[in-house]
Amino acid sequence: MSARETDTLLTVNDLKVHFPRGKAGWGRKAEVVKAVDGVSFQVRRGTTLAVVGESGSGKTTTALSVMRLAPITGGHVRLGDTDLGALEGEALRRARSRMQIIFQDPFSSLNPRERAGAAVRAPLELMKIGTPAEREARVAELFEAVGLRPEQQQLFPHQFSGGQRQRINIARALATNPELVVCDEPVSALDIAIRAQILNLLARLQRERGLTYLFISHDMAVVEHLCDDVAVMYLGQIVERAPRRSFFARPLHPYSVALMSAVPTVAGGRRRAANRIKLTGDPPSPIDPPPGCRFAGRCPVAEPACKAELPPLREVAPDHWVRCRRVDVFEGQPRPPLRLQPA
Ligand SMILES: Nc1ncnc2c1ncn2[C@@H]1O[C@H](COP(=O)(O)OP(=O)(O)OP(=O)(O)O)[C@@H](O)[C@H]1O
Repeated sequence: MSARETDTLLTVNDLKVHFPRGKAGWGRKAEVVKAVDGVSFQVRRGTTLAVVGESGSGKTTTALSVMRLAPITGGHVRLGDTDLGALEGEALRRARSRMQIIFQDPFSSLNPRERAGAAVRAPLELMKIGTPAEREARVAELFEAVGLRPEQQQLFPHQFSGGQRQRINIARALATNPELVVCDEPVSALDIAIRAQILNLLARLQRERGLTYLFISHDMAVVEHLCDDVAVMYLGQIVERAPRRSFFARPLHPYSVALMSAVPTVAGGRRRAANRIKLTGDPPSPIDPPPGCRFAGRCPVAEPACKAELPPLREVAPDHWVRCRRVDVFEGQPRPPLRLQPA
């Protein structure tokens, strides 16, 4: 096993989350929404894996099923050596204290009638961690760690700004000293000016506490700022997975290139766009996904075979995986399809 593998905290293997929709009738099968359809990845301890993709690609469902908040209908999710899908009752409760989630909307995730200090203390009470005095000390330490003042423990959520409310959520998520923190679009509801502060806070807390993040986002600029590795999802599947540097230097899947071409980059003192691909049309339905590559219907370089057969996720460079039959490897270097190369 390589050092990368031995240091893995979260392992997701062929995860499927299928939701039944409607009822079966005469000659008609019940419909199934394949929100997540065979997703595999690993997250190393102390690092951040960003999961990116358009709305509806299955990012949040992946995050929720890792937390056991959405049903795991196939495959495995392991935290360290613990198979989360197999746990129930007290064992699941204990495993849950090892992972926490921070949601997008910092207001609706707080109880408007609960003071900030009590909100941060609540997970400790729920998990029966520490004496009352130890809980007080822990809440005080967490308030300081996220940049809130001690007296702000007495305030209610509406007395805070959006950024401060997300700080409360972060403090609450860290209360049980989790190993894994799932961040589901944690800054997208915040003012642009506040986003960098919260991202910097998350980065500092990760360094100081050795946290592991599964970071869900549709914003490539945020992802580039924070992550170590990237996984790109399209219609319930991962189409590309790579270390950040390798991905941002050269995204290979046509869908990744399209996502990146929406992000302006600064090069040579001038703003310029990456290779341009304009996405047109909508993704197919997750109820009856097409048999071949799920992106083929929108892909500018698709050929007939792309629509017939689902390509496997292939390793085309160290730790750089891509699910596209049009990407080839020439003299050891992965090459995107010709039309996607920069002019
Ligand atoms: N409980 C559910 N029942 C049925 N379908 C669901 C359920 N939850 C999610 N879906 C469907 O699964 C697909 C993936 O949704 P998901 O919210 O995971 O995507 P996402 O990439 O996180 O999008 P967004 O960024 O908009 O949250 C969508 O088609 C969605 O409608």
